[in-house]
Amino acid sequence: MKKHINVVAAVINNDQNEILCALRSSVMALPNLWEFPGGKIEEGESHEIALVREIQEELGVHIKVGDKVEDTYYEYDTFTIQLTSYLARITAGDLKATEHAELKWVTINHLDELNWAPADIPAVEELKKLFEVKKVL
Ligand SMILES: Nc1nc2c([nH]c(=O)n2[C@H]2C[C@H](O)[C@@H](COP(=O)(O)OP(=O)(O)OP(=O)(O)O)O2)c(=O)[nH]1
Repeated sequence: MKKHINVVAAVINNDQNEILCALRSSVMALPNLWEFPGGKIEEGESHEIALVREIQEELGVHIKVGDKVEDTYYEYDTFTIQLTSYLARITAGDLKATEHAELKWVTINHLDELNWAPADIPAVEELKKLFEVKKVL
């Protein structure tokens, strides 16, 4: 049976209506694909605690976690994933890519141009809908 992982991801947005997108490096699993930064939930952690911890580790900033964007199950060749994404805002610190190859602020209408990890596609689609309905991002 394939290994299953539970992952949380942050859709970090800013005052310029942009979303922070992160490029997985060539040495990471799913290399050279774009994702929303985050990582695996550890034993006993809530989604919020896990996400705050992962973003601090990966990007060196503190975030405030907001509404859920999407909850997606996806089967990769070698593992399965439950990926839950949340809106988030940076509340402290300076962004630094400690693990990713690149970080980029992207407006909603340009999200489609990135080569996303397959499990992230439903979140990207949901964001486009959210943006049209609420005009919040
Ligand atoms: N962080 C993140 N991972 C994603 C996304 N979409 C997606 O398929 N994944 C996959 C890639 C990885 O196989 C897995 C997350 O692993 P990771 O390596 O980022 O998490 P981690 O920091 O907890 O890992 P570890 O090196 O500590 O074991 O989920 C996404 O949007 N964000």
